[in-house]
Amino acid sequence: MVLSPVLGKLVSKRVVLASASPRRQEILTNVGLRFEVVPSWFKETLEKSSFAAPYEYAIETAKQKALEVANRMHVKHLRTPDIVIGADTIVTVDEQILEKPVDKQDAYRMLSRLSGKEHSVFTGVVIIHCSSKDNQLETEITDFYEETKVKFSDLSEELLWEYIHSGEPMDKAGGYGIQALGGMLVEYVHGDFLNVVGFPLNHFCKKLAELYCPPLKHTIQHIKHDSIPSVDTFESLSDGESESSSFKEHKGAIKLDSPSGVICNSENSSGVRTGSVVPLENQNGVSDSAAKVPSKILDLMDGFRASKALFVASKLKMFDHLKKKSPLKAVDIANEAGTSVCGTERLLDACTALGLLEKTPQGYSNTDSANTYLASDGEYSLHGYIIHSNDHLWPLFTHLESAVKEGSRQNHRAFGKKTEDLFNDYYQSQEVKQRFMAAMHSIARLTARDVATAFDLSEFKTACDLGGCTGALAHELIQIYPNMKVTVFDLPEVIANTSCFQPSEQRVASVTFVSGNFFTDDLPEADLYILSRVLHDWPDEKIHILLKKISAVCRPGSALLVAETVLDEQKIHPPRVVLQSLSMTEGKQRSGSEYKQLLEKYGFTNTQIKITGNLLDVVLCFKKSVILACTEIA
Ligand SMILES: Cc1cn([C@@H]2O[C@H](COP(=O)(O)OP(=O)(O)OP(=O)(O)O)[C@@H](O)[C@H]2O)c(=O)[nH]c1=O
Repeated sequence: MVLSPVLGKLVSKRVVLASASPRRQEILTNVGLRFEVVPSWFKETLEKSSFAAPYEYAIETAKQKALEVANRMHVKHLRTPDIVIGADTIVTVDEQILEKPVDKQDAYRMLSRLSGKEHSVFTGVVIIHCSSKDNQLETEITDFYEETKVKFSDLSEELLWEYIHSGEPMDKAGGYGIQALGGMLVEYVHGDFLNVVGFPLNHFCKKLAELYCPPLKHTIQHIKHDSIPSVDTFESLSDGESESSSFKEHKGAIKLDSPSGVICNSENSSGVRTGSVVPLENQNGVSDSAAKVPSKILDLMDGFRASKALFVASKLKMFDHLKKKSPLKAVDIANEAGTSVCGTERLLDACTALGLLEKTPQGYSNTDSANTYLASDGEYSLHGYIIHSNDHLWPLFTHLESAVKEGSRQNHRAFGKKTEDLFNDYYQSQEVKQRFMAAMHSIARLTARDVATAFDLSEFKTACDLGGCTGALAHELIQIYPNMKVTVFDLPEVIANTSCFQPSEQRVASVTFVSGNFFTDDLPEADLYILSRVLHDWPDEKIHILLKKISAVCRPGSALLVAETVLDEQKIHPPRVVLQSLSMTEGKQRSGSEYKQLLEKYGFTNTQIKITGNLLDVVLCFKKSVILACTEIA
């Protein structure tokens, strides 16, 4: 969930951050933005003297970085992003622009120049909206910059060199990192701290607000914000309960006539009520309510309500009704769904509060995201996965306490069945089987493009997707690599039910479905084997059997592509996947180095990992050549 509804506007878009800077990635990740990282290849070599002001140089560099990525993705990867974000940070002192030092001497020159003085840090940012018309890339560019003033203390030679030897200055503009050791050098900062770190988040959100949510005049009259824009788009998403509205957070000063905390409601031009909270003051007259709002904890506390509201609205096909016809009143939807009017109205309001629907005096309508992801026929429908989450995962999670106490999956408590019996159920009940396959199909459709293009796979003429289910990834592969033939290998019960998931107008002949059990049957021949969302599900013994078999059939030079979410080395990110582990399958989620180690054990080398920013990351490795293997044994 993104805290700001403004950032929420980007949730359904393919957003690309054209930057290798880990700081920028972290700043945007921390606010819940989902994006893919594609570092720019643009060399920062623009002629500085040709710019009238330093910020113009920063903006132009940011623009060139982002345009290079937008073009490359459009032309080379055949993937036009919706939005590309680029940034460039520079430090200016005595009218000189300082970028990243090239070596330690250069860092010394920069830092000794900054010693004892105030300097400016400028970050230029561009937001490029991309579209493809007649195969041509079209762009709309928005840019801005932010300046922050920073003053350094007098730095002794000793401190300076100690800092340089720490290695920190090398990848940072001006040769310092204010967020880490470099913070020790700083006497004061005037302006946005994150701008110095590399990304002016506040200004960025304001720009998005301008782009996506133009200010509503009525609301502005009542509120004056210092550092947060004067629109109602920065209120944290509340759960709609009356007491929770007092937790709506407004950073910055809010000046109102009333001296104590009050909630002001106003009607904006579209008749939507907007509430804004004036912080209560403490005894010293200092506003401290913002500091006390545990928004994150409140979100976690209430998360289950939001999930269940989504599940029920999906199960009752409300998004489907609204996709067919809108706006609709609660009573019309209740009639269609066979539900109570008052219950339906509450559910629709909850979905509106969650940003899934829009509400006007004429009735409710789907948002674009709801049409795309929630309607069961949406282009990237998650309907199947949502129903699976409701019917299968929700009951399991209600027994989480027992799962933690006993260290085992709770199928017996949740469904009255042992894991093996439940597993067999999938292949006995047609309805459960179809639902499970629809769930897998949803995720595969949503991730297929990123999995297929994470690496250039054009050298492989044949691929075999082991456990490839409905063939969603296979179809994406043949779209991108027209010369590739893909075999989807899965259990007979699965293969027998794939027909309803097939695209109508594709070169179906390039995809072949073969039934079999990858633990016991011979694997089809291929140059590239694919295991997408397979490894995390199985215990080590089973993985051993599978990887040994794949390794045995792989010719030297053949490759294995694993699509899974790759955890960070601490195994706490991304939280979605860490939480998935709580369902206690016998398998486990792995970090990049764990995948590398595992694959090496079975003779796969040259492991490359691509974090896609989508739900699945991609690991590509190659079967060791025979000569290499002999040398190593020798
Ligand atoms: C002053 C300061 C800068 N930085 C980093 O300096 C790099 C600037 O270089 P850039 O050219 O704008 O970006 P990059 O790192 O080369 O990435 P890219 O966007 O791919 O060009 C960015 O990393 C910033 O975080 C800090 O981490 N802390 C600080 O206090």
